[in-house]
Amino acid sequence: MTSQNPIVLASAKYPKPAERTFQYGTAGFRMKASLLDSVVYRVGLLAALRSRKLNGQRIGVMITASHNPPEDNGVKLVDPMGEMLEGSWETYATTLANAPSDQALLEIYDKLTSDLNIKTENKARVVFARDTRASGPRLVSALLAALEASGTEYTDYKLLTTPQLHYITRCLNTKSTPYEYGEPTEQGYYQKIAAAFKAATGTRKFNGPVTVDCANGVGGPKLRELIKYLSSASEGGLEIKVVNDNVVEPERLNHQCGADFVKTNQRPPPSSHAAPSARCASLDGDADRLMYYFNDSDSSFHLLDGDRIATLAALFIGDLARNAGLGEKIKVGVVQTAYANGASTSYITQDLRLPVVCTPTGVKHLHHAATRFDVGVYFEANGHGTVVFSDLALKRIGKYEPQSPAQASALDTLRALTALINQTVGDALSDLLLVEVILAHKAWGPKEWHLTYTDLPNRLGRIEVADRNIFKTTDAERKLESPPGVQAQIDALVGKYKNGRSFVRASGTEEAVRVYAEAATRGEADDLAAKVADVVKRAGV
Ligand SMILES: CC(=O)N[C@H]1[C@@H](OP(=O)(O)O)O[C@H](CO)[C@@H](O)[C@@H]1O
Ligand SMILES: [Mg+2]
Repeated sequence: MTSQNPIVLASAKYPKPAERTFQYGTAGFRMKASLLDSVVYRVGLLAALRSRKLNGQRIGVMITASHNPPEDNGVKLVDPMGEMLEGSWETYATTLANAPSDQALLEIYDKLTSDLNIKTENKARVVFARDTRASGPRLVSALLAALEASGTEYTDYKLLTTPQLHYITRCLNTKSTPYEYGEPTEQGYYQKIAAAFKAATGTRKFNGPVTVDCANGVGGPKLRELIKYLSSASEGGLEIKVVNDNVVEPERLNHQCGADFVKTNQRPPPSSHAAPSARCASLDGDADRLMYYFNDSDSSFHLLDGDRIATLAALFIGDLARNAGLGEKIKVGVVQTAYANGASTSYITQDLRLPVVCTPTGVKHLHHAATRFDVGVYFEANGHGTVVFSDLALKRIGKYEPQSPAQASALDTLRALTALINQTVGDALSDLLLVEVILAHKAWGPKEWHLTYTDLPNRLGRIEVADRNIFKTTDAERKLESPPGVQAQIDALVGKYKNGRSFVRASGTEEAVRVYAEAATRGEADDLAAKVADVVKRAGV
């Protein structure tokens, strides 16, 4: 009798809010935590299906809402190699989440099982973790109910950063293969990164400490843990000052601090008292985004965002490959979105002479495009990104016999970077150490880094309209194809500004439309943004 089915029985405890329609968005499901129990339960079922479909490979489930306010939460799935869930499965997630009743849910679950030829006798294995939000433990119970009901083996990794769960998922699925990624534990993560950081740094010196604002999220305790594995400043290691790491009061999460605050407000967290030219960095709530910034001697604030991290990494890795004698064999490329500052794109193509690809927003798109290069550097302007090395590049870097001491030294550093960089997903802790290694090698402070190019003044706005879905884009989100006529109005405005560029797209994570504009001066960028916003408001009513 179907009413006795464990999936139906457990589902009754996590009823779907009737009037709600859910969507697996840019970064999974994300909303007020109070609305999320049924979604998490159903995501648990999907994780079971995905694992069975892939012959029992581990699937990761991360419960987090990243930079969103403390009362929000979210859930997303991690594929076996530590990548984001394959695109076609997002639709199944959405369908399951919207099943109107427990019985309908079971029918969709069974239909997916047969449509996707999933062998029910296969094992299902899931690993999961959460950030520090107060709603996390409650949502974990909903997830557990689904894993039990679907006969899934699971491991609860408790509190982790999102990238740590991605790392562990890949380690588990590559264990005892030629592609073994590392020890599938939190400790293994720290050991791997710390050893690689030491090797990549070599004898270089750090120019003073770096202060890291942890957004009062899971990155705080995890960074403190990582520090235990690194050489101390007295041993010549990097001094890391941890601030905003209060996870005891969950309401402080992302409040007046963190990577999103810094990027959106273009100013340091109010609690920051950094000395001139001191290196400061901010993580977001689940520690997959990183922002750097500093105050100049005249107190002017400078942001070193994802574009800056991408250009720094591309410059350094390109030089290392050449110096190691692999310049011809390893092609470095950069992947950005339309939100990348136009000056960064010109710097990459004209100064670094590297190819740039532009993809739609969302790291899954960038990651995918980056894997087409031997070494693909990808970052969103908001600080989410990493570097991926192709199997061929890894093989070449691993096998190459250096022809001189200089080549040997560059090769050693390059090899260390392949282990330091989390290749599964953007990882603020790993990216932080990557930036520190590069600055130490170049003997650069934030000022020298900032001098590599001059950002075009820009403005990112957010407009609430009746229905954001009428705004449909093409050309990697750089042009609107609907509503009709709106793009022509934007083009006409852009044409009036020196170095003007502007585009409009519906957010994938919020009920809003985003307007981006840049131009030669601050006044012109603001003006262009305001005028384009007016066009959007008129079109959106
Ligand atoms: C302009 C912007 O920063 N957009 C963010 C934001 O997406 P939207 O689709 O723009 O809401 O959240 C995404 C998930 O964190 C992130 O990948 C993306 O970069
Ligand atoms: Mg995040």
